[in-house]
Amino acid sequence: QCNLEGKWKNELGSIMTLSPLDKNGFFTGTYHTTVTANSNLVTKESPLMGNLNVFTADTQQRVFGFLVNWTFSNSVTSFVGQCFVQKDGTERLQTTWLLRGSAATEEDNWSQTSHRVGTNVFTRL
Ligand SMILES: O=C(O)CCCC[C@@H]1SC[C@H]2[C@@H]1NC(=O)N2C(=O)OCc1ccccc1
Repeated sequence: QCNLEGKWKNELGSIMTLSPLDKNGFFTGTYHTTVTANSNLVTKESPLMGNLNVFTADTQQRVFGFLVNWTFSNSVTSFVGQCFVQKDGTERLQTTWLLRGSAATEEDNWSQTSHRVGTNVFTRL
């Protein structure tokens, strides 16, 4: 269990589809969100790439990270997380994300509007 491959959804209803992992734990995928910061943005699928930690012998506690490259805005979101298997066998991806938008100037670079942090939980679709 806790094989990352397949379809996942989070509490916002976004759908993430992850490819099989290669022997180094690398994977690709797509992220489909319906959440837009401004209404005139049409959300489309965005590509992602990620990597599972393959160096630990503990196959049930592996951590991972991935980066979503938003196709409809000049921004990226990195997710880091871990998969947990519940008592009833269901799997949950507990993640923390960091969103980076573009800043007009280096002075603006510190501004809260260009980066945000949060958490998301994903369950199998
Ligand atoms: O579906 C989920 O699970 C979570 C929601 C993810 C929505 C992402 S956040 C970046 C991009 C996408 N929607 C949107 O309006 N974006 C956008 O406008 O980015 C520009 C931006 C950058 C930084 C701060 C605000 C907006």
